[in-house]
Amino acid sequence: MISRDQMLAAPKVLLHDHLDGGLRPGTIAELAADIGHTLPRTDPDELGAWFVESADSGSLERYLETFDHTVAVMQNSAAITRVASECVQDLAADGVVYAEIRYAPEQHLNGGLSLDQVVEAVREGFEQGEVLAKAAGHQIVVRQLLTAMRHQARSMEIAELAIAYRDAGVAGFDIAGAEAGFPPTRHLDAFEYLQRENAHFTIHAGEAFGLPSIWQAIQWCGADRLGHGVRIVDDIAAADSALLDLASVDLAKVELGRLAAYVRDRRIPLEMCPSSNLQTGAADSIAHHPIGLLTALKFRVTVNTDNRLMSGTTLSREFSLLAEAFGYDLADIRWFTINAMKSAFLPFEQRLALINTIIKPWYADALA
Ligand SMILES: O=c1[nH]cnc2c1ncn2[C@@H]1O[C@H](CO)[C@@H](O)[C@H]1O
Ligand SMILES: [Zn+2]
Repeated sequence: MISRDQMLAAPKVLLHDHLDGGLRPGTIAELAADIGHTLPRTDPDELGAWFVESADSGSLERYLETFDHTVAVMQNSAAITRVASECVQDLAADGVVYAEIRYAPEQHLNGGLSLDQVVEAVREGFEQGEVLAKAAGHQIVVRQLLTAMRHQARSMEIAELAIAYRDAGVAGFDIAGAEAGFPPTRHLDAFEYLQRENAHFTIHAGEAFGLPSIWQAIQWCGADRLGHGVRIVDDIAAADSALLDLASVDLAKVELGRLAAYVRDRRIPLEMCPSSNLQTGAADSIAHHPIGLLTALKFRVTVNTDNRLMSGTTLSREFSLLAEAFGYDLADIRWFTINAMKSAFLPFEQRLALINTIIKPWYADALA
């Protein structure tokens, strides 16, 4: 059993977390009051509960509607910088030592900001947050991922923005939003441009839609990682029974289809977000979440929060839920953490430094 304190202290790495899905409820209430935005609840506790309940809808489309309120209060530089700074401080307090935080710059232009100003505001907030976290005794490194909304048509522009800021805090690119009806190939020109620029990107795929979306993301678009990717289990024979009772499955006899085998062979990182998947209906319980089977089969699995506000969660909590459901111990948490650090869009020597100077020494100590 991992104690609560140990889970919190354990160095963790977060690759999939939305900036506009992680605001503090109290901050939303204050920022909304500043600009006269009407919220469904004004008391911060009630507001926090409202987000979790409303996101608990069983459909990705309805889950995404809750972002209207967070995005609405992030339309000026000061608000964006505050949210970004608090995000870093909250993650650092949860023991996260490296994080890639994503958001869609195109959704923050209603107050007259330019795309560049949005990225700059986030950058300032992240830098501020890193300094404040350090003063509170926590070391954390944070990078931005710029997301393009898959139902919109600005992906090329956002990809260019990611390249313009590649040496100024932006580590990569992503597409997000409703998946059904908006295949990643709609944005092929952006992905081809990024590949020509030797840049990194991930794609939300295999969350609300199945294998074709994952296949396109990898084989047409060239994604480095998969956002969620849970539906890869649809290409694994015996997955149904394995999800119901993992312990009774002979893993050596589980058969992978061509796509699942490719994903595992190529060590393509899966950014799994267990609690988020329960809310959107991509999985029906933590115990039946495909992460158990995929981990047992040694896919390159990472554990993430997706939207801490909408799921009322933290990375420590996600790990605790998994530890409870699958019996994971600290050595397993180390495995997930090193998987995530290896899969980060940070230059190789910086990834190695974090693994060798922070992650490995802490776990070696704790497991000794
Ligand atoms: O799990 C998810 N799947 C797809 N899109 C998402 C998810 N979580 C958040 N967003 C979308 O990404 C935008 C930028 O951060 C958010 O505004 C939300 O619309
Ligand atoms: Zn996401």
